[in-house]
Amino acid sequence: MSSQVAVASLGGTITMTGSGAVSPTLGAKDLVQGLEVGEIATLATIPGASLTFTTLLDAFDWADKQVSQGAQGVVVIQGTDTLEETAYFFDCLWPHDEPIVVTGAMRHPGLPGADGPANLAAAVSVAAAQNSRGRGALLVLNDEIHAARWVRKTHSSLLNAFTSFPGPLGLVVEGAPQYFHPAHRLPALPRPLDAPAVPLIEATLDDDGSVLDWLNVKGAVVAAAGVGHVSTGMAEAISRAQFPVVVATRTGAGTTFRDTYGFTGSESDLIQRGVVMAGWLCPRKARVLLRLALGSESPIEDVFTARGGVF
Ligand SMILES: NC(=O)C[C@H](N)C(=O)O
Repeated sequence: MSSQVAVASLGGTITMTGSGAVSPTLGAKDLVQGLEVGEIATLATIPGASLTFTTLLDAFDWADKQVSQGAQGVVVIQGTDTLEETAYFFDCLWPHDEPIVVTGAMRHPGLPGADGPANLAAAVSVAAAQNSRGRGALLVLNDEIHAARWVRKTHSSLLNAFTSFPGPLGLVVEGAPQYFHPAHRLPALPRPLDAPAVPLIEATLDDDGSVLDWLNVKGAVVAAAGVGHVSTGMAEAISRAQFPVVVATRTGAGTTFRDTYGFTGSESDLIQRGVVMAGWLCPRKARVLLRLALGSESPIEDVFTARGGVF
């Protein structure tokens, strides 16, 4: 039992060594050297793109146990490619006031200016800080602290690859977090026993939506244009779909609307066809939430109404 910050690693660039084709080899113990932390675990050594909900549920259980046994916070290290989704996954399920902080690196340890050590030190300082409590899951990279529900990876290689539409929640300044907004979080969703996989489909120009007819799934997210618009063909395919369809905006920021436009394929037309609007959630976070909602007893509409707005 430790009252310090617990650290788990799942892999990612921060753990990747080797010349030529680098791949995950370092474990959590290698990474935390020089940092004051409590329990340490290497739960996986895989790239972010190969993480699964099963691995994340195991990581959630490990983190949950550490806090229940007295840890003051948890840091989860992983690949940045899917960090925005993992952060939101933890945010939806995390029941504690103690923070769970995800981090990673854009440059692997063999590169000049590797950012892993600084990101990890910053993440540990955020996880340990009293003013981080009650904020759910946080993403720390490049000395920025992002809220899980807003943050997205918006650049493939730069050190400042992560951005939030309204801006970061705070910054790590001289090793200590400072926040621009008071703490706020939503009640946790129940931990699902099963969270069925659902596809994310982007509506594009000259897109008849027929891909929806090929699916045998429990639900789907459509990344629609603008405030929630698809073609006439896709609107008709949505009506034919035998599964729930969640509509998010593909624009990268902003919310879906409810009733400004009335044309076929508009947001109000889609709502009449039975879709659930994702609101401010980007398509990837909407997909995480739909999977978790399908694994809960609550109606999907209620889950999205509770989590898709601003507060
Ligand atoms: N920067 C990174 O971490 C990318 C890496 N390939 C990953 O595991 O997601």
